[in-house]
Amino acid sequence: MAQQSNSCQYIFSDVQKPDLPLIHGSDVSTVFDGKVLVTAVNRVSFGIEEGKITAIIGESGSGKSTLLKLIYGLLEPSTGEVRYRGWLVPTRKDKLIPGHDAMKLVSQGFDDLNLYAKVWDNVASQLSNTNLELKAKRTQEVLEQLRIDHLAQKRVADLSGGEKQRVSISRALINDPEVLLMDEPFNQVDAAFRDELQQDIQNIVARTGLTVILVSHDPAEVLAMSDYLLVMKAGEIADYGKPKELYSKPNTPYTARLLAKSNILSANKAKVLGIDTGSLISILQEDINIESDDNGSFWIKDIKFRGFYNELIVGNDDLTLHTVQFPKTEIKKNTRIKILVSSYHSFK
Ligand SMILES: Nc1ncnc2c1ncn2[C@@H]1O[C@H](COP(=O)(O)OP(=O)(O)OP(=O)(O)O)[C@@H](O)[C@H]1O
Repeated sequence: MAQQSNSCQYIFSDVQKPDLPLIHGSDVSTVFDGKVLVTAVNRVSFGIEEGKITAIIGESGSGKSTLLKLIYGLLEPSTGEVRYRGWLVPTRKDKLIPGHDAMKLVSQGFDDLNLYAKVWDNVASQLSNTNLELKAKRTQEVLEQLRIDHLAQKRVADLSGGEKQRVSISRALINDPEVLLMDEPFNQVDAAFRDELQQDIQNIVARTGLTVILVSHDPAEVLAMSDYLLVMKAGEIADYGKPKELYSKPNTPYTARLLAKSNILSANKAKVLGIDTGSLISILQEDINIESDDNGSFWIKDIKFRGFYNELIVGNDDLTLHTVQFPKTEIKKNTRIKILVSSYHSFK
């Protein structure tokens, strides 16, 4: 990894700011000025840690891709600034070819690939011809890293979505960027192959110290592979933290729903379950346990088959809760039950 080789001053008047995280955004906004003004990112401040995987997650239209473009320098912030190693990230007005030299972006789709060229040529073409031996060695190395060296002589057009994605990532990594940016990188990868690709990216990060920022809307994906989550809602940062912490102790109901499809209950509704905290609470689906009880005041409202588990919709006329069940004995709709909550989280 070519550490710090590309961190430099692009803007004449700029002064490096000390003691910032690798990437730092301060009061950053993007307002798109079309028929109507759209504030895609609204005065956000954030820090991205070096050598870690940070996932930007949020519902559709929350500003994830726009934030990624701001970090890379594809967009000029409408307010605020983004810094890399303390230096301002150059944008289109500062740099002929947009995009920070220390970073590489793997975008959605495979626009950057030449479908009719071989895998090897797609990847090798990113290096200059000054040292052909080194070029061949490095290409082989990166193809092995992404475990597609056996596909080197195949045309990209003949590959699966997952294999194409590995070619895109190889192209991005061959020049040793310090930061890899990925927009929905697993969208076109079959579920069966996602885990492997995620693990390979985690291994590369652990081995090389690469910093990865990825945009995703899939909680399972980001919980499994990220070191940090940056949660976006309507252009703002709704939450930031480690996946396990945000999963069990989200700072907002939005994060609770997004990451865990948690049940959100007002203080009054919580009382129906015997929980009296005086505040809004969230309950993870797996923390709601049920027992058949002919005298129970709740019942099974619906059962949704989800493959290896069932999602049960339970409650009474005033309350609806979602819970998971790994059924050994099947429970029927309308069965009277009692509900036991093993844990909950109160919002301040
Ligand atoms: N070039 C543009 N011109 C005008 N509006 C835009 C432009 N790009 C994005 N937007 C708007 O900005 C908002 C945020 O878009 P963005 O693509 O960043 O969201 P996102 O969270 O990545 O969404 P998705 O998950 O659907 O890709 C949306 O309302 C979108 O319509």
